[in-house]
Amino acid sequence: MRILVSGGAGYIGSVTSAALLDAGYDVVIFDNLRQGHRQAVPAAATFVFGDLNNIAEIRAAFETYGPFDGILNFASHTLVGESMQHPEYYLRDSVVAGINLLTVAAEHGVKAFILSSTANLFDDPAKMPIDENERIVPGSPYGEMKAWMERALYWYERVHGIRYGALRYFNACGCTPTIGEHHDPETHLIPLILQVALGQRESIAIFGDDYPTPDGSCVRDYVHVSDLASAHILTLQALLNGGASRRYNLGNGGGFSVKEVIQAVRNVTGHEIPAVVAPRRAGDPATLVASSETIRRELGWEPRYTTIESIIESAWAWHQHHPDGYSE
Ligand SMILES: NC(=O)c1ccc[n+]([C@@H]2O[C@H](COP(=O)([O-])OP(=O)(O)OC[C@H]3O[C@@H](n4cnc5c(N)ncnc54)[C@H](O)[C@@H]3O)[C@@H](O)[C@H]2O)c1
Ligand SMILES: O=c1ccn([C@@H]2O[C@H](COP(=O)(O)OP(=O)(O)O[C@H]3O[C@H](CO)[C@H](O)[C@H](O)[C@H]3O)[C@@H](O)[C@H]2O)c(=O)[nH]1
Repeated sequence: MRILVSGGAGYIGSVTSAALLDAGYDVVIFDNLRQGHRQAVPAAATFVFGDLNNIAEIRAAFETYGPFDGILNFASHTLVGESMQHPEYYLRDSVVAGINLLTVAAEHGVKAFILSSTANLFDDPAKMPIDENERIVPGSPYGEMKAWMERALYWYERVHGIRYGALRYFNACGCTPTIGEHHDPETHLIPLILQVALGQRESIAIFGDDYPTPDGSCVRDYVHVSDLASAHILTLQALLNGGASRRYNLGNGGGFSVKEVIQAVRNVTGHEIPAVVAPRRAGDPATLVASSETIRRELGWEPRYTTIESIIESAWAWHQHHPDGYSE
């Protein structure tokens, strides 16, 4: 089976590509390297440099490297905070990119498509943890873009018969021994705290300590990137076996505040990690914790990294070996 992974040079896409190869799939990665890294592409994958915003480049990739049995789309703009400053990157560029890919998928009769969706669909949840019945209230233009893409999937299934999985990751984190997290600029909490432990940054900012949470800082559900990869493979197998389209919320089911994550990094690294309270970041809801009961029940998904310490240990191991990420 041959799978196209767009955004496969990025953080979650490269780890998932490696897992797909281990599971016996052929993998073709399509990425414009705006954020991804050529070094993160597994050696056994075929790499195609291209931009989803250029439909001719997608068509060329299908003609040269297809046919594809399935598509995993990780490629988009990815930052809640940035989307509050540049909504056009999200509501225009990433939507066009996603629709271009779906359009070419339909032209080639692809039957299985998995979208990287997000917890940012749920800005005003009625209950915690958040299950798939929760009302969709995007928290930012980023979340709105993912909501639109989920609606697009609905229509591409009705019109073209493409079955889909919409996987709403909560906070992806952790590293494998060979693939790590490196964004430029880095905005994610755990790699930023690890930069303090590495002596590359003096302190970590806590974005707001006046949220309605037990210690006042935001609470998130941190799920290991390898566990996200296994969720993709289970979902892909279900779709390729003729299973129905599905939407899953993916997290560990436990929330940790920013302050608790900082303390866990102190415990793992032995570094004091100075922290300073800073203003809230626009677009951040107070608490986001997933219920992943549906994928556990339907596909038997079981995260292997169940503690925040084990996740941070995996990230600390990679960052110690790659203090400059992929830049070295
Ligand atoms: N990191 C998280 O916690 C998280 C949480 C929820 C959802 N997501 C979603 O998961 C996906 C992957 O996230 P990530 O953290 O691995 O991001 P990432 O930036 O590391 O990876 C995205 C990849 O897509 C590529 N890309 C972007 N636009 C492209 C385009 N137009 N054409 C071709 N390639 C393009 C980038 O170069 C990069 O390699 C994203 O869609 C993101 O919105 C991430
Ligand atoms: O220096 C920092 C960086 C982050 N935070 C806080 O730490 C938490 C986690 O922030 P990240 O930037 O690591 O992750 P996000 O929750 O903003 O975003 C992640 O989850 C989102 C869904 O909620 C999106 O899907 C997005 O793509 C993905 O990166 C947030 O409360 C944020 O305010 C800080 O306090 N200080």
